Amino acid sequence: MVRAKSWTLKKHFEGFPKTSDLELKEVELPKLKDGDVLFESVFLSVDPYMRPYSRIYMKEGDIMIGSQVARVVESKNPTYPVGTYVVANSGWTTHFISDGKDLRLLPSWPENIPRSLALGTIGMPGLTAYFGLFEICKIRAGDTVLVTAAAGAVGSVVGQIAKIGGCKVVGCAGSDKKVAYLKQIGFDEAFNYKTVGSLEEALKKASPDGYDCYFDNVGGEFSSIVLNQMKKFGRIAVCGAISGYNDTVPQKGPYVQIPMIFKELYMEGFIVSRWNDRREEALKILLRWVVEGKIKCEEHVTEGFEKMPAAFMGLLKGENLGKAIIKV
Ligand SMILES: NC(=O)C1=CN([C@@H]2O[C@H](COP(=O)(O)OP(=O)(O)OC[C@H]3O[C@@H](n4cnc5c(N)ncnc54)[C@H](OP(=O)(O)O)[C@@H]3O)[C@@H](O)[C@H]2O)C=CC1
Ligand SMILES: CCCCC/C=C\CC(=O)/C=C/C=C/C=C/[C@@H](O)CCCC(=O)O
Repeated sequence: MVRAKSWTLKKHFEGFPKTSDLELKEVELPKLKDGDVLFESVFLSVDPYMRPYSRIYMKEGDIMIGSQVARVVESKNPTYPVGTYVVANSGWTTHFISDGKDLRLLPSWPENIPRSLALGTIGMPGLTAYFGLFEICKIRAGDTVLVTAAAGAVGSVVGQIAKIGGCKVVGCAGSDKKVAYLKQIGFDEAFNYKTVGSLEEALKKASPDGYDCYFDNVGGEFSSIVLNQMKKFGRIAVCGAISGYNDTVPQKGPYVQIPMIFKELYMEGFIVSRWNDRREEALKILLRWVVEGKIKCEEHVTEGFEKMPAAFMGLLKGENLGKAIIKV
């Protein structure tokens, strides 16, 4: 018999998540029926969306939403023999039983590439960067692209894909260590938004002519300031608004209309799942870029399933450089 440990939402988050909002539970899993597969989670992901989505899609007592790279440990389903790796959406849990639906088999995976990247650069965050840049920002060689939360899972891939596409890339991040990392992976300009005296001046210094594209991961006041630094007909991909996910009272303006009209900007929000039908095609390209060394991947790995709440809170505080991953 296998006992599964799971982190459940004891109480909906109010403001910044607290350890006491989550509860670790243990249950004995039943025997497998025909068609069933028993998985153990090998790597789990913590992502910013879990904060707003928990309020919308979960009730108290549910297992926290999330995805993992998992390995088959017992199988009564010929599609998933023992040892097979998949990406699943089974939440914060060490073990789970699946009937084989809604799983994504890892494609042939090179020996030297960590499987955890299927939760990062070669997974949902990488796809977010890819589709946001090509489908919303519609990048062209010679564009100047600005990205926020630039040293994180999505932002670091945004910058590197934009460089592959022949763009000039400017990144903002919340520590000097992150800024040094951005320069190391090829960003043309990078600055620490927490320590520059004036965001407006820092943006102007990094690109005196302004920005063709803005890949917005943070929203809020920062993005209001960016709007005025866009070039005429600039394109803005509204990907995330992490600066407001823990707010109990929604942030107020300045509002977007005046710079949008004056600069004739294009701004579109998106959720990565819009392009699910092109997922495999894009993952192949991302995997190829990683294998060729055109995209470098950094991971912020927390060891131990018990530490998952701390890893989640750390992500929301900006402790991660690269993709935040939990190794069970
Ligand atoms: N639309 C979509 O389909 C998707 C959207 N997203 C969004 O993309 C964004 C980045 O996600 P992801 O790459 O996974 O996460 P990251 O790996 O970038 O981690 C989050 C980072 O956000 C930064 N941050 C935290 N609080 C603030 C704040 N108040 N102001 C500015 N920055 C802050 C921190 O970096 P720093 O130290 O630089 O502050 C932190 O490291 C999120 O907004 C997320 O919701 C992600 C996936 C899909
Ligand atoms: C109510 C406010 C909502 C604000 C926007 C919040 C979040 C944006 C965001 O971060 C969205 C992320 C969506 C992620 C979806 C993930 C799942 O499909 C799981 C993917 C797992 C996988 O296949 O790798």
